[in-house]
Formats: sequence, C-alpha cells, structure tokens
Amino acid sequence: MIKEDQSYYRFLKEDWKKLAPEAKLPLSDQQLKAIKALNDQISLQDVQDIYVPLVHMLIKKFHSFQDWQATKTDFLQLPKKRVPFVIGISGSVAVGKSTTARLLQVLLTHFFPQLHSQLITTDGFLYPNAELKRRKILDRKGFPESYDMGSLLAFMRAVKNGDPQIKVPLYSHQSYDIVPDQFDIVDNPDILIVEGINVLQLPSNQTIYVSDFFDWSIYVDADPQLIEKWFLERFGILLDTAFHDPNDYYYAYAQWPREKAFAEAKKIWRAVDLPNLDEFILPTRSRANLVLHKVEHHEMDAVYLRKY
Ligand SMILES: Nc1ncnc2c1ncn2[C@@H]1O[C@H](COP(=O)(O)OP(=O)(O)O)[C@@H](O)[C@H]1O
Ligand SMILES: CC(C)(COP(=O)(O)O)[C@@H](O)C(=O)NCCC(=O)O
Repeated sequence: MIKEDQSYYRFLKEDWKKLAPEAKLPLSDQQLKAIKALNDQISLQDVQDIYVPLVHMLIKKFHSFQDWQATKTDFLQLPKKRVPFVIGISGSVAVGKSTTARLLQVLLTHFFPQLHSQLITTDGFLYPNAELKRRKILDRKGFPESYDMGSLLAFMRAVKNGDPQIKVPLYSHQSYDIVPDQFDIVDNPDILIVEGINVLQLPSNQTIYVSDFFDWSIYVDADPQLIEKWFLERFGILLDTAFHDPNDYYYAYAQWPREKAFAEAKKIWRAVDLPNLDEFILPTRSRANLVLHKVEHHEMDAVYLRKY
C-alpha cells in the first residue's frame, strides 16, 4: 500500500513494480548481458521491479523538461539550443551510487536508443593528493573542503549553457588519486547523470548548490552498518585487483595478512567515511526528489518520492 506523510509518498517494492505497465515486457537477453557485465551481483528482479519503472518515470520527466524548453524558447524568442537534462545521484561512499548510475544509463540506452546519455562522477573534482597534502587535509578526502567546488560549479554552468566538449578530470580508485592529464569529455548529451557524495551539498564558499543544475535528484540510502559491509567488500575487490600491480595504491595492503588489511579498512571507514556520512551526506537526503532504500545484498525495499 502506498503510504504518505507530509513530505513523501512511500512505495514498497510491490507498489512500485506495478507502475509503468508499458515496461512490463521482460528484458531481452542482450539487455541482461549488458547488466551482468556491469556487475554480476545485481539482482535482475530489482532491475525489473525498481529500475525499469524508474527509467520510464525519468523519461516522462525528461519529456516535460523538453516541452518546457521548447515553450520557453518560443515565448521568449530565444535561439533554439539543446540543453542536457541533468540527473544527480547522491548517497554515502560505497552505497552503490556509481553502480546505480551506470545501471540507469544502460537501461536508458536500451529503452531509448535515440537518446544520448553520459555519466560523470564528482570524484574527478577532488583535489589531487598532492594538493590535499599541501592543505593538510589528506585525511579529509571526501569531505566538502576536499573538492574543488568552484570547478565543479563552472562545469555545471557550462553543461546547462549547452557547451560542447567540456573536460572533466578523472579520479582513479586504483591509484587513489586524480589521474594526471586525463579527462572525460561531456559533449552536450540529451541526458547527463552526475554522481557523487557531494552533489546535494551547499559548497561552503559558494552561493549556489550543485543541485540547482539538476532536473531530478536521487539519494541512495541504506543502514550505515550495511554500507560498512559493502565498503569492506569493495575493499576486498580492490585488494584482489591490486595484488600483482605495485603501482596500485592498494598493493601494499594486498601484501598484508588479509585480516590486518581489513582491520585497517574498517578503521578508515569509521574515522573518515562514516563521520562524513553522518555530518555532511545524510543531512542532504531530504533535498533529493527520490530516495531509493536498500537492504541486505543491495536489494531495494522501498522508493520514497518527495512531494515538493
Ligand atoms: N545493486 C547492486 N548489487 C550488487 N552489488 C552492488 C550493487 N550496487 C553496488 N554494489 C557493490 O557495492 C560496492 C559499492 O558500490 P559502488 O557503486 O562502487 O558505490 P559508490 O559509487 O556509492 O561508492 C561495490 O563493490 C559494488 O560492486
Ligand atoms: C573518493 C571517495 C571520497 C568517494 O567515494 P565513492 O563515492 O566514489 O565511493 C572515497 O572513495 C574515499 O576515498 N574516501 C576517503 C577515505 C577512504 O579511503 O575510503
């Protein structure tokens, strides 16, 4: 049953999955393969029950955005210009933002192949480690002051100005740093997904929110104890990947006894990422248009739609 309070409609999975009857057709083998290639742990039942209706709702919002763009340029006699529809995705470190973002992009491409969508993560706007060290905030990576928010806002402005070929710096979890001289290029797509822990925050020394540029926003939510478990699972994957590569940041940890490495990761979660969640990320949840709530094994149990 759909429940509501002053601020939200709550859809349990059985309510949400009944939406978008036009999306009832099962996903094709090719679509399933693309999703499994993304992450073979993703629940395909959730893809069908949660993400497929979500993508169809987002496309309705996209069409109303396009209608408004056309009405606006017509009424104001402005030159016609394509401007991307921007979706922001926020939530804790390791809650599954980038997996959700990539899944949405795969589904958007499959259901609406004529639309060009792109995806960026705000990790690229972290200061490089050398700069974090210079500012004596290397242990504050992920906190508001560790991002070059001026550059992120300049990027968002360029996106909404319809600029072509905008450069986005890249961050690598493997090197634990910004990748020097490498960029993604955002080229005025129909839809841009912007994913990051900070996308609903008010930058400390700026007057606008990154989310002022969003046409829709999503917060991925879960119990912090579960997120800690997912953080440690991802740490395990990073260790396995690093094992044979001395250039990998996690190589040193990979040489340690497994238990010691995991104890260290737990310390990092408790000293850095959990306080960041409590102090700076969770308080932004109420700013999202939609909250996806996850339980064990990343399964979704409820979707909250904000009323305003
Ligand atoms: N829907 C999902 N099903 C299974 N595993 C997932 C899902 N979403 C995320 N994960 C796993 O959880 C960990 C964190 O996910 P990730 O997308 O990297 O999070 P974030 O971008 O929020 O830091 C990764 O190991 C990822 O593979
Ligand atoms: C780069 C990040 C701030 C962003 O995390 P993401 O949302 O990409 O998981 C985070 O992964 C991070 O490095 N935090 C600092 C402490 C740590 O090593 O986890």
